[in-house]
Amino acid sequence: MVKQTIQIFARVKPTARKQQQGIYSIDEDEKLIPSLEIILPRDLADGFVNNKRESYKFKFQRIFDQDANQETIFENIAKPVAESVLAGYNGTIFAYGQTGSGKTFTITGGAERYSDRGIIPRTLSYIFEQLQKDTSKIYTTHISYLEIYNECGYDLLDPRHEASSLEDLPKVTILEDPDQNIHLKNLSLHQATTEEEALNLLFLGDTNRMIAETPMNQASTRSHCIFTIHLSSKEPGSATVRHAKLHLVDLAGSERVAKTGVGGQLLTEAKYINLSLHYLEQVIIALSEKHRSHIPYRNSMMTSVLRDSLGGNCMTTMIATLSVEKRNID
Ligand SMILES: Nc1ncnc2c1ncn2[C@@H]1O[C@H](COP(=O)(O)OP(=O)(O)OP(=O)(O)O)[C@@H](O)[C@H]1O
Repeated sequence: MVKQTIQIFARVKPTARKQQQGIYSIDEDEKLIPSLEIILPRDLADGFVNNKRESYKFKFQRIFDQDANQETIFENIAKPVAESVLAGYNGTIFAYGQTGSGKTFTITGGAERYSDRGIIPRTLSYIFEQLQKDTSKIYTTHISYLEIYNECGYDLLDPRHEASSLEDLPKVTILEDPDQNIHLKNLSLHQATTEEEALNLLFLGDTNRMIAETPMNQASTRSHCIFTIHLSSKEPGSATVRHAKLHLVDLAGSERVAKTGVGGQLLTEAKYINLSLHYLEQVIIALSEKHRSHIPYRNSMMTSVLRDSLGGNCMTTMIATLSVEKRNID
């Protein structure tokens, strides 16, 4: 099989049966490319009348239905990317979907049960396990955690975070060297020598993310968060250091602001989100088309930050999270 550098998966969030009845179906056997069909009845009970198409089909590499657990998601989606990072290639995993569809659950996990831990803790565990096994190289691991809110970057691991609000922190900015390599000013890198140290950094970043939130400013749904594992490896006695990065990205809610009554701050945020998701989409489309020489990375902060970790030799994986309920149908 040809190695695919961009893979799109779907994950359907568990929903009460009566909420979702007749809304979607999964066809696993369409020439080995599964598709998910969303059905829009002409007349829905809640007053929503559909005058257009009744069926929308979306194709995915693989579709994980409601019963897929966190272990299955890690094994099938994240582990191959982690393996490629261990082999020295950059990789990126995104969770994309509307608010409440399970992005954070998929990327970070749920707090209630150990078995609910998501892609980040499982990937850290796997990577540190592999590093311990491989005695042929000397490995160094660093962690960074970036939040992008209204096209501005903030360091979730900045020690001043606890005392300040998001807006008071120094902004993370992008610098480009003459070789067009990207550097991030004001984004701290923290060495982690064990899985536990790395998990503590994740916890610290998530806590800082919540501190910055108020009921009026529920930033988590309206910002993008990029947790990055930076891996350097060196053979003993060699001066050559090999670097690889794995970005685990929890995107802002993808809902469009078509609804009336949205204004002010909310509208500003929504415009930024829509725009940055639009630019990300453009980059992903450009990368998936063969023979495209120009990839429009420069349009947004996120695509600039991820420029060296999308396409080419890098594994890029997107998980579309779906909450299949009648009220989400549009
Ligand atoms: N696959 C799943 N299994 C069990 N519970 C889930 C699953 N996916 C999501 N949930 C639960 O649904 C709720 C919403 O999920 P989550 O916070 O991950 O959504 P989100 O897409 O990240 O939303 P936001 O954009 O607001 O951050 C949470 O309480 C979460 O625990």
